[in-house]
Amino acid sequence: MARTEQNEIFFHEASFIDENGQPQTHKIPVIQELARQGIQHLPQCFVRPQHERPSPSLPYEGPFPTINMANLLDLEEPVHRPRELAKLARYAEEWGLFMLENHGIDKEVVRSVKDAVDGFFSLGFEEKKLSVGTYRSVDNLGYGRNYVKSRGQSLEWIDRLTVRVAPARDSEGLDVWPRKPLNFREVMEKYVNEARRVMDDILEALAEVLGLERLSFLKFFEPNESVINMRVNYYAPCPRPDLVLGINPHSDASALTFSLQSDTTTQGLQVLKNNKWVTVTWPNDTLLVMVGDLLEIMSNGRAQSAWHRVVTQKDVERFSVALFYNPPLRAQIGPVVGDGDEEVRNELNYKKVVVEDYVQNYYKVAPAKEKEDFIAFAKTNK
Ligand SMILES: O=C(O)CCC(=O)C(=O)O
Ligand SMILES: [Fe+2]
Repeated sequence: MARTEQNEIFFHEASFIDENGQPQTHKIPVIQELARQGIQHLPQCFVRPQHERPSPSLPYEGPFPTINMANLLDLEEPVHRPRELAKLARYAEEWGLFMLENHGIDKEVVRSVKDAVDGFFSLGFEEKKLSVGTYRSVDNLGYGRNYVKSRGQSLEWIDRLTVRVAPARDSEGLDVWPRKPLNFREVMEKYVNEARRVMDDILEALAEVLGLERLSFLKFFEPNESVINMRVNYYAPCPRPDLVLGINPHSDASALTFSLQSDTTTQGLQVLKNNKWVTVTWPNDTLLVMVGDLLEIMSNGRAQSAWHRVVTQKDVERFSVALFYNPPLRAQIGPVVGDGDEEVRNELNYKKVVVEDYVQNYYKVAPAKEKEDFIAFAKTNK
């Protein structure tokens, strides 16, 4: 390990297969440690070429898309429901994401998730490594950093912790759950159970408002087999936010993504809307729901996955906890067509794909320049 005069530099080790099929290991600075050491100069490996740098983004003029979950579920006195359903369809199609208020997840549960993440990231680097295994599979599980593909690419200003929460058996025998703080796993599993319930409700409501049978999307999500990966994205304060990205532009290879962020007053996530990057604002007690590529496919494009990226801040640390909800890896998914909708059946924009094949192709393609680079894998040739 290299040493500077006063400070030790810590690295994540990222493995990848190079263009010649050779396994390579790349050492990548741990950004949290760079920030702890108070670096003033951004290491060159993080500097983006001019055209990739984040130009200032505008807060959205007008109310940011928000769904009131209590209204959406208002089955007893369904006065607000039709309006909320209409909003759901519109946001899913026009934005691919929305904030969720009155989501029904207890504030204490959300608080405990943030505390557990704080607890883990307040450990020293070596302690974190001892507390959880590093990435050991193509799933990128464990504590480490974002997927890296070549030595030359601009690095994202991020450290990460990824755990497959469901199905629980997939993580058995793998060293992926942090042992510190002690309640980390318990807290996350409780939150994920609640989040799954909310996501299932959204999938049902979306099918309903699109005129499909209520379980049209949910039927792909066999409860004991469907997958939820939890990814904690940690962005340390960055000396030059104007030159870097926290995460490259991308859509998620999930059906739905469900996120919280450390502190609702911080910003970082941006979504492309009408060809402009718009900053996602995060009112108190709200959570975020994003349409991923797989739901775009299932809905034949009536829900559109969000093309998004993350920018960093100078003096502010931020983290997000993203849950990626997917059908079982071996499941075949495809566009759902309503009974009697023969016209649509003959006009499908997407084809059937096996979830695992879609995800594998996604990682092969990443980092993508534009959304089409990912989703083309599931498009029909029309
Ligand atoms: O940090 C965020 O808010 C977004 C993270 C994200 O896009 C991801 O984990 O896929
Ligand atoms: Fe994402």
